[in-house]
Amino acid sequence: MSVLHIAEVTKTFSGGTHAVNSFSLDVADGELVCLLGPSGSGKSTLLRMVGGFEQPTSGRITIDGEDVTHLPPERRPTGMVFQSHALWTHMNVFKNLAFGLKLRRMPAAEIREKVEAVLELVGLAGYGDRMTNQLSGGQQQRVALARSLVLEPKILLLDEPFASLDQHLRERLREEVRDIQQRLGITTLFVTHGQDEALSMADRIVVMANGKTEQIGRPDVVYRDPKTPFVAGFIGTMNLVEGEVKNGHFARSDFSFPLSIADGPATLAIRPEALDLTVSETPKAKVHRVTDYGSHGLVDLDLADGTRLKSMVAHPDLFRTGQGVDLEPRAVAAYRNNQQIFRS
Ligand SMILES: Nc1ncnc2c1ncn2[C@@H]1O[C@H](COP(=O)(O)OP(=O)(O)OP(=O)(O)O)[C@@H](O)[C@H]1O
Repeated sequence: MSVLHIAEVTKTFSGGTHAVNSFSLDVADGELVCLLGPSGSGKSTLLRMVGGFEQPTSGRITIDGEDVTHLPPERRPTGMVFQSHALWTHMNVFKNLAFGLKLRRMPAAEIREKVEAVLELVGLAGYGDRMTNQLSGGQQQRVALARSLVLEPKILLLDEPFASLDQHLRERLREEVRDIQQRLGITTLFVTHGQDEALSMADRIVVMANGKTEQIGRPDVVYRDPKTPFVAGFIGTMNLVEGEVKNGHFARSDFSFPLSIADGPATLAIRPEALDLTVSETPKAKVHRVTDYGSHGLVDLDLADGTRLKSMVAHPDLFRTGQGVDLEPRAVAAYRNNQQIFRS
């Protein structure tokens, strides 16, 4: 059942920026949906409208059937965690968490019980007396999450909550937050421009560009079957090759490939792991660089016209810079006029 319903929401800022453009989305109970897109695609503005920190120019937002479009943040059943933790530095951790519950006039004993339970949940049991500026960045972000969770919102809104943390910590917190979200079964909308974050955490991903949805789907589906060249280029590493189809063959420079679609221009999308290389006497490309990652290798190669492609190889030691190679795509998608028209 859908808990959050966003219907044709548009946000135009004064000055004319169309940050969000007739955007619609339904989020099911307990689902974690990631809004993924490049900087400026409207993700934060959309999230802020769900949280009540920004007013839509038009459209409607309902939560559990109630129209919240024009309600202030404090009257919405949402909890938002921002990129910067925005904790109260003059209060200790306990008081940061207890504050919202006190406003609700909850009895002290109940507040203590709830705060301690949430601190335990985010891995900070026993940290109640610490001042927030005596905590590491990761711990501060856990407190920010706990401060939202303790109010038991129906919907958790996370705006790039790990952006300021280092890679290692980010990966750990990602797993922890996903784990907590699933244990609580809390409906969550998560903004990120990191595809790894989206692919590893989300039940569904909404890929956004220019304030609009490019594609919505399960992470594996969006990765395997991008519906537009934008999504193909944005999620994971992808070779996007512009070329011409003639008599059942796609061609770009010396690289040609049988493709049974109508004649005309086309963009081919080939994952590096789906592009096989062989050393050849009649090469179609030249090896530019070989990178050995231990578990696999990545070969950068150039077509005669300078188009750069990437191929993932199991044995990087077989290739070296300057070598001529032949290419064999195992799986491709083809796009024309921004639409997918072929997939193998
Ligand atoms: N308060 C504002 N006034 C005017 N324009 C704004 C305002 N907030 C955002 N914008 C513009 O709206 C567009 C969308 O911004 P938004 O922050 O939602 O994008 P984003 O996808 O979250 O980007 P990022 O990943 O960089 O945070 C941008 O062009 C931005 O400059």
